[in-house]
Amino acid sequence: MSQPILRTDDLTIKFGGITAVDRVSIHIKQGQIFGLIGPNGAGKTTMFNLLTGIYKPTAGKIYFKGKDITSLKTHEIVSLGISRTFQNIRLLKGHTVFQNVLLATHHKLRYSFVDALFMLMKFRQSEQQAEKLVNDLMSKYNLSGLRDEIASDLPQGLQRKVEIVRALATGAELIFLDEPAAGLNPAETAELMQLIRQLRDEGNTIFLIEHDMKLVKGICDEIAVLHFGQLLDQGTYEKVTGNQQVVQAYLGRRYKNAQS
Ligand SMILES: Nc1ncnc2c1ncn2[C@@H]1O[C@H](COP(=O)(O)OP(=O)(O)OP(=O)(O)O)[C@@H](O)[C@H]1O
Repeated sequence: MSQPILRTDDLTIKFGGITAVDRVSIHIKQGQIFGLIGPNGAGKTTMFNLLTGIYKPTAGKIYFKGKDITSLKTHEIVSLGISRTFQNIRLLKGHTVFQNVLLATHHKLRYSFVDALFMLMKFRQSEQQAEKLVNDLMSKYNLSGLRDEIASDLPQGLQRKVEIVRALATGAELIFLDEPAAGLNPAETAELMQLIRQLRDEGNTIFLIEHDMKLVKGICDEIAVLHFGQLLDQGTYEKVTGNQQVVQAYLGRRYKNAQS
């Protein structure tokens, strides 16, 4: 088996008396769409917050391409090639689609404050490169026609897409999506599934949290199930949904809905 792009070893975080993530060891292969499921409060978003450096674990390790990233800061993790979207869409209000995506490139720009102050050549070149990258991404993902629209005025499905393209603009190859289908109608969800498959086919790795089991069944290569912070199972949809513990803890009605 190829080396996992992301691996956690006994990852744990405690908040006072609550162990929100409890000795979780998962591995995600390069080029997979990997789903994280589980009941409300199971620790899914906390996992993302640990993996992106927002929280520091109480114990355990995180490896990205074999490198220990456990104690890195968020901006260091982003610069290695990991980016995310949030449960509630976080676009800059009052700013255009172009401006929102451009913002994500700023950690890559190579100029100092003094360069910027005097509009030196280096500064102008970096800005031009960033603008080209954003224009190319918008064209690739069919957002060019919306370039100058106010992003937060767009329908939910398009706002999600802008957020995902913004995550790509950081140069990420591993993208975390926290409940990407939340608030989307069925047509928007179908488009989202297509986009996520496209990202995978282009060589990216996707790690997503989702309650929509039709989406999970439709696109995930592998799934991990969390329950009270603990990993109940990891494997294919068929394997995980055949696990009685998983069915009792979480799936029940959701599983039946995904079959229909
Ligand atoms: N900063 C924090 N301080 C204290 N407790 C926290 C903190 N962050 C998360 N928790 C607790 O950790 C547990 C897991 O929460 P988390 O938001 O990760 O669950 P989740 O699986 O993402 O749920 P949902 O599906 O509802 O989004 C909850 O009991 C939550 O209250």
